[in-house]
Amino acid sequence: MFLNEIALRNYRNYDQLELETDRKVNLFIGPNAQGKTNLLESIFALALTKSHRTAKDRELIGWNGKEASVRGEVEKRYGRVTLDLSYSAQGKKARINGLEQRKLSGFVGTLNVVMFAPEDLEIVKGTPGVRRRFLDMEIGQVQPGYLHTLQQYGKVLVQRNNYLKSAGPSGVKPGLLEVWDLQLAEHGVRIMKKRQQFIEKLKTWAAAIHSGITAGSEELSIEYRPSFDIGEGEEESVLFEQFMLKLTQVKDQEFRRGVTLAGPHRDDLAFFINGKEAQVYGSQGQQRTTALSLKLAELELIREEIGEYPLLLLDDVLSELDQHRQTQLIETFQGKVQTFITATGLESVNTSRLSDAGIYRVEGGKVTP
Ligand SMILES: Nc1ncnc2c1ncn2[C@@H]1O[C@H](COP(=O)(O)OP(=O)(O)OP(=O)(O)O)[C@@H](O)[C@H]1O
Repeated sequence: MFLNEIALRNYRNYDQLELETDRKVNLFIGPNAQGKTNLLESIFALALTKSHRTAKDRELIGWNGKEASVRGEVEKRYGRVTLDLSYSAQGKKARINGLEQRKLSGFVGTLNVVMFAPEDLEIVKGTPGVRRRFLDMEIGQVQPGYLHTLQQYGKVLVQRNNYLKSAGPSGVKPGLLEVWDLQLAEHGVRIMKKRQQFIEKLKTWAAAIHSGITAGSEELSIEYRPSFDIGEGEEESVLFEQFMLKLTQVKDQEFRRGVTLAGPHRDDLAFFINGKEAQVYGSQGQQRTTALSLKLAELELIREEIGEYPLLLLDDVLSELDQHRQTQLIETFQGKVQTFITATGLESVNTSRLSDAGIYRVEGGKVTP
């Protein structure tokens, strides 16, 4: 798919912008704090109705106005659609071809994007919570029902934790806990199953891409680490029994500590480069390449799901990769995926491989070719 044009009004530091994009690569160059990330963020918002870096929509509204808007024309396999998104103190409104969408879920997924930003290094280096959020965002983008299950699970988890806390270390009224156990396991196994299936596909693509970017010198493998052992390819009913058994085993400890100790809220992922754990032994460059391989794998997973490539948004990442990795990265997506790249200067980008890219200068919320 392609984003043919994008228009911003009072979005962050853009008073007004109308930009026709290149169908291959768009390179946005400019000093710090000029609006490069803001522009990529607006494209991300057009896909997911929210920013990749803040949960507070009001931050997207330019300081000089009351409403921000993002409009884009998207060309998909089946035709063109116009997407409109506006943010104000009253909330956000989303329109497809001028028709207001009562539910944002009807809007999300019309445009698909994969964003890679410097903070994504945390997927490898950071806490398990960052990795779970990565999984959830990525699975949610292609399987809308997943986020609903996740919400249901979250609600049960809060209630179960409240119950454990109120019961105290001696575990009074344990009978009631079983009600929460059944619900926790029911939603929990669905999440774990989806994550397991997603990681299976992700690891195959990510390994191939990582090998490409590193010219075969690094072998990347990924391991799903759930909070208790589950077999590969087990039926949900079997996982459910395993979940219930685990809850019985940790029950005393849960009453003592007042929290739920088993379930997908304690899942993790581990990455290995040539057999060594990347979180522990990887260099900064290896960790960055690992995170990048995951994101590029996501391009393929989305294509498998929806039949066309999403957009690729690369925020300030090229300069962090050596020339060889940059070249390989560019070759992986060039010609297949419409890409938007930001950098502070052309000298940090290997432009020899980007001969027909659209190159723009970004300064003070203005974009000029
Ligand atoms: N709501 C807002 N209204 C107006 N300006 C804003 C708003 N939010 C952020 N800005 C301004 O946007 C600028 C930051 O833009 P952005 O994050 O896109 O920088 P950048 O060009 O990507 O820079 P870097 O190379 O440092 O990453 C800052 O000057 C900031 O003050």
